Amino acid sequence: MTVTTDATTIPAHLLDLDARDLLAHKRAEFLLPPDVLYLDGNSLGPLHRSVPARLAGVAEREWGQQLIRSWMGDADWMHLPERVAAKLARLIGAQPDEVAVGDSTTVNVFKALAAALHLAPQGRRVILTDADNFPTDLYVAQGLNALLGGGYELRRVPNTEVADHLNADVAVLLLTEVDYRTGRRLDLPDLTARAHAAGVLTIWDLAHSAGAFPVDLDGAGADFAVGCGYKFLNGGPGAPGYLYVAARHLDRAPVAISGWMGHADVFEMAREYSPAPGARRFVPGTPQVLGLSALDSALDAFADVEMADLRAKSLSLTSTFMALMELLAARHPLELVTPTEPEQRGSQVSYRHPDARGVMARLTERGIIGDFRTPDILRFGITPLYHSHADMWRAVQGIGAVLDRAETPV
Ligand SMILES: Cc1ncc(COP(=O)(O)O)c(C=O)c1O
Ligand SMILES: Nc1ccccc1C(=O)C[C@H](N)C(=O)O
Repeated sequence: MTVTTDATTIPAHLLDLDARDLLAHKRAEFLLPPDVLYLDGNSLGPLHRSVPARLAGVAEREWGQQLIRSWMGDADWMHLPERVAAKLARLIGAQPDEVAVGDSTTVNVFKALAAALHLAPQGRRVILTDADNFPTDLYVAQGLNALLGGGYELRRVPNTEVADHLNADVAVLLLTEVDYRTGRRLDLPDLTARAHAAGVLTIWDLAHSAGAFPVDLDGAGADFAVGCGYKFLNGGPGAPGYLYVAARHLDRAPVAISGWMGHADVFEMAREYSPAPGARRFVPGTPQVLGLSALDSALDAFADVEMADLRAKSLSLTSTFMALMELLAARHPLELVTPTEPEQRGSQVSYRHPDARGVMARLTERGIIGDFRTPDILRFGITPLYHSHADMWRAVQGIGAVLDRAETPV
């Protein structure tokens, strides 16, 4: 497979944009196989080059030599969740003690929803969500409702109509900011304000937001949020997820999984639960040290990055990609499903194609790795930390070659 294109064929204006790219130096920080054009960082971010040495150090020194002493002492594994939370907080517009890092996103949806339902005004029985929300968010709501006796209704509406369904029946609004299929980005501040005006609490799933563009949870007055560590944050396969709880809710939000590691004094081994200060109370069990260490290291990629620059580059890349793909759409059955309005999209571009599954399989064979999503979506994740405008050109050349071949009668 080859994804290389003769540099002279890349349009000059794209090379010019790359020459002025403020983030161009970040690419070298990632291990990106030379024969692959990776457009799937929204499923699994690539390896940040700092991670292997960090993991080796944790394994050989902290675990191998220091053994149990690493829970305290220099390694201080006990407070690793807080250290990672501090790095993550900046990316999502939170205070460090509003963020609990650990567990999967799925488990964090459970914790957030359990807390939000408890805090919601009495008598409200509707959990309002996007009909096409990511399955785990829907399933957790179904499961928690069953656990609570089935008295809630999970009301699923198209994400463009959510605002019309905010009323006095609704307890909680559970939304993913960027739709994993279409890449549509909802207006988080506006929907949060509308929800609050209707007395509704909000839970935002930031799986496809954090690390892709700036998020300002505190600024929006959000209530709860969750997200994944392994997508745009590049924390590695199965990296810990996170939970955000607004400071104003921390002392009233019930801790559904009240574990010993979220206790105010872990080694006192008290018989009664007493929550730790801040969001640490939502880290119920032993922190996942290996995964947290990889995420901690990977998050350093953002240390010298202005999130506004990241967003500007992401939009430039996605616009470029869409414009180049338009030429292909003229001769192939590709239907753009990602909004063209910049503020309405995240950092991915998706198309419907009648044979999306087959097309993505052939692209992957060529080393152009994106995602197929049911029923007919070709999804391309675009990451401003390591993509260039030239990559957009190469990707579209490759996609064109695959589509042309598939549709040329032999
Ligand atoms: C919006 C969204 N929420 C949640 C998840 C996954 O959660 P978990 O890490 O628990 O598998 C994903 C992707 O896997 C996702 O896209
Ligand atoms: N965690 C995974 C494990 C295996 C394969 C994909 C995933 C994803 O994360 C999919 C992603 N949430 C998506 O938006 O499609």
